[in-house]
Amino acid sequence: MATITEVAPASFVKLQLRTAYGPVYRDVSTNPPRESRGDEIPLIDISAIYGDLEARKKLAKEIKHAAENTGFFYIKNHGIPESAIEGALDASKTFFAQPEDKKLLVHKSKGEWYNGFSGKYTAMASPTEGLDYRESFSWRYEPQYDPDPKDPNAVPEEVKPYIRGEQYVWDGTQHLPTFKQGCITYWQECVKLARRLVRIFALALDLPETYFDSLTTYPGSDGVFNFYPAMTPEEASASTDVGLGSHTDLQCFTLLWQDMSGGLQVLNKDGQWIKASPIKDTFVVNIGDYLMRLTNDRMKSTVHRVYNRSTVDRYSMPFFFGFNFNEKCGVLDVCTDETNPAKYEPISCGDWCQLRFAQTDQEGKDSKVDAY
Ligand SMILES: O=C(O)CCC(=O)C(=O)O
Ligand SMILES: [Fe+2]
Repeated sequence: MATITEVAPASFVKLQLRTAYGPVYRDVSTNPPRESRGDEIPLIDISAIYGDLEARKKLAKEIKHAAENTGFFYIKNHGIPESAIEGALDASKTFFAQPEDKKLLVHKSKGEWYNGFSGKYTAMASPTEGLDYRESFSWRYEPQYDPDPKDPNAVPEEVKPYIRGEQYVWDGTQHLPTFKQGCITYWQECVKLARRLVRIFALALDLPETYFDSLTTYPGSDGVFNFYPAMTPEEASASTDVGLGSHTDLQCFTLLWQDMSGGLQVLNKDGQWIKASPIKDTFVVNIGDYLMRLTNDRMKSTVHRVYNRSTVDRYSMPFFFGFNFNEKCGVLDVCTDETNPAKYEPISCGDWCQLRFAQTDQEGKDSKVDAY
């Protein structure tokens, strides 16, 4: 009897992705990336977030639609002051312009929780795409900087082991006089906006607006600066690099500021890369794995990557937002019924992230580079 072997159609290639449970594969079209359409990555005016309840409910409908469709959308009138963005961008440019030995003062190997500097060609988000060309600097939640003031000495016992911020990132950047302030001011604005947005997500799920409030008192809130250095024209045409390989984000949602150089691409349902090209004065928002899990896959955490072989420097500043890392949450009741039972066990956002990091760390050790 003949054996039937499943093969992908000729115009598709297999892409390997890392997940908390090990590698998964997607068929990806070899067609060149195309511009996205407004029905795929909509531009949503979120000024209603600062308006009355009726306006917020209307906004929630728009966001729900985008979250359940591609899981990516742009936001405008977001309320993050231009000065906070400029301050962070200045901090980022100043940091990455330093000689390597200064950046190594805050290398991520100095900490426990993946804070600090990571150099180019030291990580590989997707094993199919090779080493990542980006450099990055990360910092995480510390109660003393929470814009909703917190007494650092009164952090609940169960939360303490899940605080991920580490002091060495500030100690090792003290010689840059406005660096820390640039990071923290931007981060605080992101935390404030994310706490408002999480209420819109509650409304989008037909829950009381404040439903998630108690889960975001010490939230997962990772600030990151990404830097994709310019290549010479020769390097750019010879390059086989990916800026940042294909991946999904881990927490509830990401607020991404990107400069105007371009390179962000999103994998749509048909396996086609579509460009999330920069739009001035907007952020890109995308759903992360944890929110997809809580909503029983109703909201979509979508694969994306940065692919730019550019002769100008590219900077981006993602902010990853999730629930308090200690709170164990299961699939929301509103997302299940008799014919659609919960697909996932309860887990905390902190443990969920750790699962992927532990997995990718191991893969990283096996392949002699850090995985993402
Ligand atoms: O640099 C970008 O535009 C995207 C970065 C990203 O996807 C990430 O850091 O997770
Ligand atoms: Fe990402």
